[in-house]
Amino acid sequence: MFPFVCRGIMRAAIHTRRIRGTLPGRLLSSCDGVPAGLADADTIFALSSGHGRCGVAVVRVSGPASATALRCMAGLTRSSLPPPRKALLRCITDAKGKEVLDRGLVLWFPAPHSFTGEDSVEFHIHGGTAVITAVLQALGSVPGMRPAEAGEFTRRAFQAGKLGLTEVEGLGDLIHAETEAQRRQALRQMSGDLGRLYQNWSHKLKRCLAHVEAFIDFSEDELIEDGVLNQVDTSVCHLQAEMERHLKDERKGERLRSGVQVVIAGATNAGKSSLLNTLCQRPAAIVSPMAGTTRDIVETALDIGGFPVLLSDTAGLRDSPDVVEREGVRRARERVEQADLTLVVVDCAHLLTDAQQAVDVLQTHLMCVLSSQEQPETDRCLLVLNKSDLLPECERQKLDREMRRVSGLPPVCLISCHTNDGLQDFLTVLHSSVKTLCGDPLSGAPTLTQARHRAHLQQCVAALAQYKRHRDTDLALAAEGVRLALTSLGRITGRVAAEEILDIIFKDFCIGK
Ligand SMILES: Nc1nc2c(ncn2[C@@H]2O[C@H](COP(=O)(O)OP(=O)(O)OP(=O)(O)O)[C@@H](O)[C@H]2O)c(=O)[nH]1
Ligand SMILES: [K+]
Ligand SMILES: [Mg+2]
Repeated sequence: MFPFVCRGIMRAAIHTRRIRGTLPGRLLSSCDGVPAGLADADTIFALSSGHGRCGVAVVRVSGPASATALRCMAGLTRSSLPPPRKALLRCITDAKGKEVLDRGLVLWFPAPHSFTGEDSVEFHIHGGTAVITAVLQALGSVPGMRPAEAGEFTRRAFQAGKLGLTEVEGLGDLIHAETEAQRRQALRQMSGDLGRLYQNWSHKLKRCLAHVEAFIDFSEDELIEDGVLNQVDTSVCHLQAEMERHLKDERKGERLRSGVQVVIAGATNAGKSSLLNTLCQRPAAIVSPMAGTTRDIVETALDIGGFPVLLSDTAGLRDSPDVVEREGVRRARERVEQADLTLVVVDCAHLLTDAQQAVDVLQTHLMCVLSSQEQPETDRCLLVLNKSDLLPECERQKLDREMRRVSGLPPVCLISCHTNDGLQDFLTVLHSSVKTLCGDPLSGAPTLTQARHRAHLQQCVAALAQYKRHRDTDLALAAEGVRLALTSLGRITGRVAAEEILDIIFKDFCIGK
């Protein structure tokens, strides 16, 4: 319920203000509007399927000349346009209808029921280079047609209001998704979950703003109920708390989107490069008995149970007179500093003492590696005891037993990169750590997935603090805080169009999308 004295007065108030062009005008221009930019008069076309030879290629057309192109190239008269969204097998010709280029499917999507909201056509043709080139050339010869730029189809869909900006980003992420969990997160964002969350906050903020504005204008005439501002206070407090909770996500969504940074570190010759090679199942890094073999960072991308991991092998940590090796060690420490998860590799031959001494040795290794971090995070690392094959069986079992019992250490895994002994258990532990770092993309509230979202949301929270700061001293400034908060939210969903943001987002798409 809008807590005004009389609904009639409220309507009158909004009406007079509309004429004065203040409240609703401001709201509409900054937060409510359809995304800026009108549909382009050009008709665009592009190969939308992947490049290179393939079974079927899809060429997409969007814009006012789509029907003309379809008629010319599929031998159709005006009355015989195919039924909407139904595939029709046709001979596909050049634009003059003289030479047959291929035989394939054509689909007609009349506006507004298409991806872009414009008249659109798809040609499903054979995926040979010559066929594709000929069809694209024929389309280029139809008046009013030009090749699409990267992301232009999606940009048109956005401009037609078919997708919000977070959905557009979700679509981009879906195209780039390499693992199962990334696909799930992207699909959820594309379906609008995240956008709806922000829209919902926007609606609540708009109500707050309307109330504050009305209070500023009409409270002196005693047309507004007492308590209107108190309600705004409560809403702002709730929203701020909700946003802060949403921001306190330990970057899980962003991490899942870009990959978990897992760094292998430890003393020289512990078998770090061997571990990298074992995990990626190819000789990516040089392995040798010479201490100080690795200097450069060796990176490889892995799919660990559906989660994306960027695994880095680093130089063994030791003091060295060699300048090149010292640079390698510096880089290794830098990587550990940035790591989401560190695998501290230790040669288990160093642990052949009693259990307490083994724990002490492990603590030393751990501290040596994690000293690179500003605040050493033992919960962000795993201890990997390598070369278990070199231990006599009874020693191996004893060490394994002892390590399962010790407390105060990160999870310990005993493995052999030579025999792969213990590898499955290690992978299970690694998977569980990576999963914790990324969270479950489908459960709970949707998570933000980009630094861009975070930055705008932080601005939004700061703007709400401005409301609180000025609430009792200067209501106009307080209202400005709510308005700024709305603008920041609008930047995330694309309701407030900032061309430079749009350019960056759409350039991430490929041509044809
Ligand atoms: N027996 C045995 N030897 C191993 C195992 N893993 C690695 N090695 C050997 O240990 C030596 C060092 O291995 P690397 O993988 O090069 O060790 P690293 O930690 O990358 O060494 P640096 O790059 O020099 O710091 C090589 O001779 C490997 O063959 C293992 O599980 N068992
Ligand atoms: K080595
Ligand atoms: Mg190495």
